[in-house]
Amino acid sequence: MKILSGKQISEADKYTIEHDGITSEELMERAGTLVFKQIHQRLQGAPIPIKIFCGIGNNGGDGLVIGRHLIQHGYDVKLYTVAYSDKRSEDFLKNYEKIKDITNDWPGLIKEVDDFPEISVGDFVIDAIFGVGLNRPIESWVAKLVTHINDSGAFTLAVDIPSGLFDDQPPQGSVIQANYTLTFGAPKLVFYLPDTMDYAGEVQVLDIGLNKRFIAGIDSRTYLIGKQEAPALYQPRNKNSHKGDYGNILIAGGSYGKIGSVLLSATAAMHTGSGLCTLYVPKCGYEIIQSSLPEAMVLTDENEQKLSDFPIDFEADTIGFGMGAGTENESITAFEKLLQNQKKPILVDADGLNMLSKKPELLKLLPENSVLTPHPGELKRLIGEWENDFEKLEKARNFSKKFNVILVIKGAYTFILQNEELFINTSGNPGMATAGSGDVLSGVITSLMGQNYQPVAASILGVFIHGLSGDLVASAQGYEGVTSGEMARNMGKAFQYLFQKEIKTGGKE
Ligand SMILES: NC(=O)C1=CN([C@@H]2O[C@H](COP(=O)(O)OP(=O)(O)OC[C@H]3O[C@@H](n4cnc5c(N)ncnc54)[C@H](O)[C@@H]3O)[C@@H](O)[C@H]2O)[C@@H](O)CC1
Ligand SMILES: Nc1ncnc2c1ncn2[C@@H]1O[C@H](COP(=O)(O)OP(=O)(O)O)[C@@H](O)[C@H]1O
Ligand SMILES: [K+]
Repeated sequence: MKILSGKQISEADKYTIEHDGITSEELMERAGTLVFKQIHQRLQGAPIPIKIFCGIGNNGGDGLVIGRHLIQHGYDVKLYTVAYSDKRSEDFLKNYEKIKDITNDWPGLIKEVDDFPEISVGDFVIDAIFGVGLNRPIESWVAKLVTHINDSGAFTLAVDIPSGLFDDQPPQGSVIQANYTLTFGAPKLVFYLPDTMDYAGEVQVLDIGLNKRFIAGIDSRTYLIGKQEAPALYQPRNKNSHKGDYGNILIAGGSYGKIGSVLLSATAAMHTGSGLCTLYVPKCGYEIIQSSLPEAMVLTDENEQKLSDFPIDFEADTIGFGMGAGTENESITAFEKLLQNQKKPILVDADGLNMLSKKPELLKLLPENSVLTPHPGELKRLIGEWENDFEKLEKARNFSKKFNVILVIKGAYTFILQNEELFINTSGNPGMATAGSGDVLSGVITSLMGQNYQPVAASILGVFIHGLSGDLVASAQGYEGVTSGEMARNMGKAFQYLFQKEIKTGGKE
């Protein structure tokens, strides 16, 4: 699904009104009704006090539509107008009039702090103060109202976007801390960035019937990857095939005390369908790997404890390098030797990335379309500090362009970035915040690259499947029970789940 900016959504809104024979009032009615239906489905008529805070623009208009339907269905609703100026949008006014027809209880007018209603922790708050029309930080008493709502501890549903959050820049003032966001037309980038994702809580996109052809034509290269998108990347296996068709990969890394990392990568690679998998490790890893993973082959370095050389005559389809390798000079020399002899894209993870940061001249040697999989700490070492997520994305994009590589920025939502394109993964869960989880991911992506997936497709599908495996393990054992070894061993099941409708993707889509 495309991620769109507020401006792009407004354009789609305008186009739909002009071409699809629908008025802006009808579109607002549709949007508000969809929100009402979601609430009604969950509350099932429960007598919970609902407090709706409506701004005076179209977001506020949505709030009035939602309120009207809730009142008509017998809910205990109190509407408030947050009158931050004397202007009112046209559709707000039309819906304000309609409230008169169904209740004598006019919306309460809030113009200053003294007008704030009490909000109990058991109330259900609907935030329809500002939508994507926000063009400056929320200030004065409206900012205090936002804090008042946040401090109440009441469950808060944001309409379209939590008030105070910009869709295309970091927040500056007060922002509604929502538990749930029902957003219109398309997801917005800020819902997935580490600095701002917590404001939105769980996000659901409502299809309000914006013109599909127009949306398809919008130039957005940012996509959300979920269960609709990922299966299309899968390459089915042929009946008429043999192990040579599914890649001969090399996983290189490990050091004394950290052989587990490459073992996890290789285990994941085998369960992702690799035809042949060889590990290249220091001598101390030999017995550990041979006895733990008999499916894999092992080549050993001369050095007992760390990599010091690289077997350049080994012909692998692709290489996954760096997990648990340490950053000793000898090991950097080994990496340099690899890079000088490798033309096809490789994957670099963990200490491989730290080696690139330690010796940046190696970056130029990376084969085109190689995949780098940093977590935020490794990314910082590669591209430098950033002030906010937007600056981070810009720096990462420049880095990807400069060195012709794909960046897989790991996190609660993992970002896969190549040039102007950005893919945001939605599978996975907090149980995956556990040692070795990243090693598993590097094995999965290396395996797919070895199976002839284009590096960017291998990264997108690999990250999604990796998260799916984490979701499968979590659904069986709870978040705390997730281990990376279990994730590696469940990769095959994750492929099966890719094509089943009821996949639970961490509830984040
Ligand atoms: N397809 C769509 O885009 C649809 C949009 N709708 C709703 O319309 C919303 C956008 O509505 P509007 O453009 O009227 O804007 P908002 O309702 O988000 O904001 C209202 C106005 O407040 C002013 N303002 C902005 N920042 C302020 C600040 N910090 N302090 C005081 N005033 C400020 C601006 O002049 C803005 O136009 C969407 O978020 C959505 O909820 C829906 O009604 C239906 C369809
Ligand atoms: N809260 C979370 N939700 C979803 N995925 C997560 C979460 N925390 C971590 N992950 C995933 O787990 C992996 C952790 O990788 P990394 O930090 O490299 O771990 P390690 O170095 O222990 O292998 C990444 O793929 C990341 O996306
Ligand atoms: K809002």
